[in-house]
Amino acid sequence: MKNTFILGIEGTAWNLSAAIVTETEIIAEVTETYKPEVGGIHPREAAQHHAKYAASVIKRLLAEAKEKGVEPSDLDGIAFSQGPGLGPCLRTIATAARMLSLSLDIPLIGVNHCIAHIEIGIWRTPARDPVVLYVSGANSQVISFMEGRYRVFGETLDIGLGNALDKFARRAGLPHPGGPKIEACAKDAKRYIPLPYVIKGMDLSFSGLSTASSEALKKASLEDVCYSYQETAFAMVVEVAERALAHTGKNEVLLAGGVGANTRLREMLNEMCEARGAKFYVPEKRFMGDNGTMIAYTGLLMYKSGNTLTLEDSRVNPNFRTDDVNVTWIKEEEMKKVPEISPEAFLRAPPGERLDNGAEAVIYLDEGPEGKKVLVKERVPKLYRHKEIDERIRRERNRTEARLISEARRAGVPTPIIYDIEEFKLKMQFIEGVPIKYLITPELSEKVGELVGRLHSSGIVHGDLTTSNLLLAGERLYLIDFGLAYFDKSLEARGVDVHVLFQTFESTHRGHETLVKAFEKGYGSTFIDSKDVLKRVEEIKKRARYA
Ligand SMILES: C[C@@H](O)[C@H](NC(=O)OP(=O)(O)OC[C@H]1O[C@@H](n2cnc3c(N)ncnc32)[C@H](O)[C@@H]1O)C(=O)O
Ligand SMILES: Nc1ncnc2c1ncn2[C@@H]1O[C@H](COP(=O)(O)OP(=O)(O)OP(=O)(O)O)[C@@H](O)[C@H]1O
Ligand SMILES: [Fe+2]
Repeated sequence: MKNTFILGIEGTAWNLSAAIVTETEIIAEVTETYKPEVGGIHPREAAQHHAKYAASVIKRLLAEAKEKGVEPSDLDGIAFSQGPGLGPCLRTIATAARMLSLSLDIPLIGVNHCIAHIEIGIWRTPARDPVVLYVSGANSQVISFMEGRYRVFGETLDIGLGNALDKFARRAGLPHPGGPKIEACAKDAKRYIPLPYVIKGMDLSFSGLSTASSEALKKASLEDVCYSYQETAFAMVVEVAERALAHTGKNEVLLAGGVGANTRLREMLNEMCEARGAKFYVPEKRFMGDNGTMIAYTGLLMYKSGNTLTLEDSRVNPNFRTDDVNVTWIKEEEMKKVPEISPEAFLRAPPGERLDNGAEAVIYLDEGPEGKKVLVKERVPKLYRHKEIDERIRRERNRTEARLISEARRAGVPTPIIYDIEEFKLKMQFIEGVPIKYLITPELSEKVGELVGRLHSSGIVHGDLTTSNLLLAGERLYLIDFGLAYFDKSLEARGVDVHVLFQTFESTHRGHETLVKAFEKGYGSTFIDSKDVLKRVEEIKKRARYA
């Protein structure tokens, strides 16, 4: 069988890079990097850079390919980064791609840049069906494949981790790109400085951390702040990856994106995976940041599954989302089936046996007074994160959970009764129920809406609304896991709460639109400000991350 040859062009931001690949081989790759003289990336300057070098990069690429016996006439398609990325940069490389496609009379292939970061990792490592932690300049997402799409389980609510690092570095007087410089500085640190740690369900936020870090520079050494920034930010993304593992039941983690070059981040992910018995994969360093090979290779997968573009459809999309892409090249039946835990298994567990390996805690049953079953939730140490962060988080969340689980019950939301509180351990009523992720229906979703409406009316935000954290026992729906809950009556906090839930609907449940509609109905029936919050949810969803 003849090999397929695809030429791919990357140029979404700072790196102009083109490559030619086959199914099994990288024929050639040529790169020209834009380096801003001052400050960060200027979109128009970067685009001018790409325009200036596009022709010479392609010429050099074709010359290198020729040396290996590959002629332009051997090419089967031209792939390019169609988005997401900086508009002016995207348009420049799309023009180059169109010209090549027209002159060689071969199809155009529009590649989603984020998915290319994933596919190159799957190509270059033994990972097959991983949870992907994609952390780059503009993006920070936790992604996994399900039913024809790469689903986003969680993502940054403000800026990407790389951009956050770069911005902080600039304020600290370090040159662009800041990520590697922060990593180097952190090595000489003497101590950890406490910084804000913010996650919402599987979503992340880096703005509070960045502001606090810049403030901290006034009182502490650059080395100490860099170190503390890394320890905090990386603990957040690793925790979110662990939550996605727990939620999906998958057992591989793949690291992708430019920030993935960081040694400390790799070490932490590796430790997390080891502790859970999951496999950790990361491709060679040259494939972590933006590169032409990942575009060519993803283009090849798309080409072979008939996924090419007409000229009219080749317009770039600066906000192209990972979950917008119909993944034509993965056959569902070839994916490893995630073992489904039977709903009954939750009810049959004997005392002492571990019920669940949640992301945060181990859960087991114990004998309570009068032979009653009592559930113990023990927040065990996470060795991947700094001891100070680890203890602070576990202590705070344990305390928060005990307090707010009871507050919520007073507001009319069924929750387990707390029997006993230790520093890192709670004993509570065992709800003989099943997480609704196994049985969600529109009727149930409406009930969830009613319950969340009551919670929000009382001023409480849950902070981790997923279908794993709602249990159905008989007719009754219980809300559990209040470790991330807090009091907040703002539209934003409530909006993010609902957004997190909708994201679980979309990433893990079929027919999510119906579930959303049903939720909205229930939510409106118990919460007077529901309309405003739902409007905010729309806004949060649409928030452009490439401004
Ligand atoms: C849309 C596209 O243009 C964008 N690309 C991008 O952000 O470039 P990428 O090569 O994946 O990542 C660059 C980021 O990766 C960070 N970075 C590189 N080496 C690092 C290191 N050792 N430690 C921490 N961050 C590092 C840089 O500081 C920079 O913020 C993206 O993938 O979001
Ligand atoms: N009171 C309870 N009664 C019955 N089952 C429970 C109870 N509390 C927890 N569980 C079971 O244990 C699982 C994990 O609990 P929980 O969500 O509190 O832990 P976690 O470590 O915070 O999980 P994660 O962070 O992954 O959401 C729940 O999904 C549920 O199946
Ligand atoms: Fe990238």
